[in-house]
Amino acid sequence: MTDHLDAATAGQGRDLHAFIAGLPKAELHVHHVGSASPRIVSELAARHPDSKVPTDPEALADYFTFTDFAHFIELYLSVVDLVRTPEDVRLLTYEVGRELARQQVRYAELTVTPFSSTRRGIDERAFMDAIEDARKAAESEFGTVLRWCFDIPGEAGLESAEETVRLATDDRLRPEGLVSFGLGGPEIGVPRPQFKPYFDRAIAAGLHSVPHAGETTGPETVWDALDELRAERIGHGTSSARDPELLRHLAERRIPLEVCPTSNIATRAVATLDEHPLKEFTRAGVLVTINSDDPPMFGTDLNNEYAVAARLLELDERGLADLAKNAVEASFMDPSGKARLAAEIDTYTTSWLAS
Ligand SMILES: O=C(O)c1cccc(C(=O)CC[C@H]2O[C@@H](n3cnc4c(=O)[nH]cnc43)[C@H](O)[C@@H]2O)c1
Ligand SMILES: [Zn+2]
Repeated sequence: MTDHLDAATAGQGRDLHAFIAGLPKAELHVHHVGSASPRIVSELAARHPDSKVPTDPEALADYFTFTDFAHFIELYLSVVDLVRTPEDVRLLTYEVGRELARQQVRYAELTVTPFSSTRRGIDERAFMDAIEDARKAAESEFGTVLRWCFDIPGEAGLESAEETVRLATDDRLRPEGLVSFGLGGPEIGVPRPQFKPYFDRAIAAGLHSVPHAGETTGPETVWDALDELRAERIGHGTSSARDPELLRHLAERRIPLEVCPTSNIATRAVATLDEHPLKEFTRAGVLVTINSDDPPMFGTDLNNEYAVAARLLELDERGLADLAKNAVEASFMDPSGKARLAAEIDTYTTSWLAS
């Protein structure tokens, strides 16, 4: 982890970090390409010397220093440009599964942007086969269950929405692991309501609605995501803290927020961790889940995000276990999978506290 993150969790006992490292977890907001490890990014960059992405893993931390959200998206797309073949897709996905397993993540919903790959010339059938092949390998070799959220890259326009919903709902293409439908990219200048017809089709096909909203714009975007896109969870939702009525609504309807604290600092959506509204969410009774978003790009991982949350919310082991169980509750796992993972979290915590 980078120095600013060490500082973010300084003062916490080594024991709390060890507890988090072993805690069984679910992750609900983590992007596919945004999870490429420095090793994979540099390997892909070396294969494609026309790219400006550094080939030296050490140089990547500097490369991934963002001036604002738009700069983040620009650099994110430079990594998307490196993923050019179905084998690149398979390797990337398999390695993401390995990294999640290392952190004791038992279940993850990974946000995948198929439009970005198909428009770059990857065959749609080969793309689906690559992610599914990696999903099955990750489950059988590492024990981590992966599920997909296909997201519209909103700034790419309605053409990308049409393509994404087609890929998500065509029975000949739709991958077995697909559970939800999302909307990512910049929010400024990309109003959410225009995507309603595409979300309607995805929902009619049995997918859950999980758009990003309120990451870089105000609470009105979160309302739009709820009212127009029928959001069941909100990606980030940071600006909800500015609207007490919205907080009440989220709490009453138990609509979870997928909070990604370090991401919000790295993209400068929030100025400092101490100004992050996580505590306001919990005080208002909102169901919060903790996530890493694009971990290597933000110099973080899910374990570090739990450590950051423990500091901001002043949590002990039991509080952290409750946070992990929030993600289980908010997930799209079936009831028996939820019960199993919640029980595993309880067993781990009880035996940790007894030792
Ligand atoms: O792929 C393209 O050609 C393309 C063209 C125009 C615009 C876009 C995008 O806007 C892609 C955005 C991309 O960013 C992903 N992402 C990762 N982390 C975040 C986040 O914290 N907030 C919003 N979006 C994020 C998202 O999944 C999109 O795929 C692409
Ligand atoms: Zn995101």
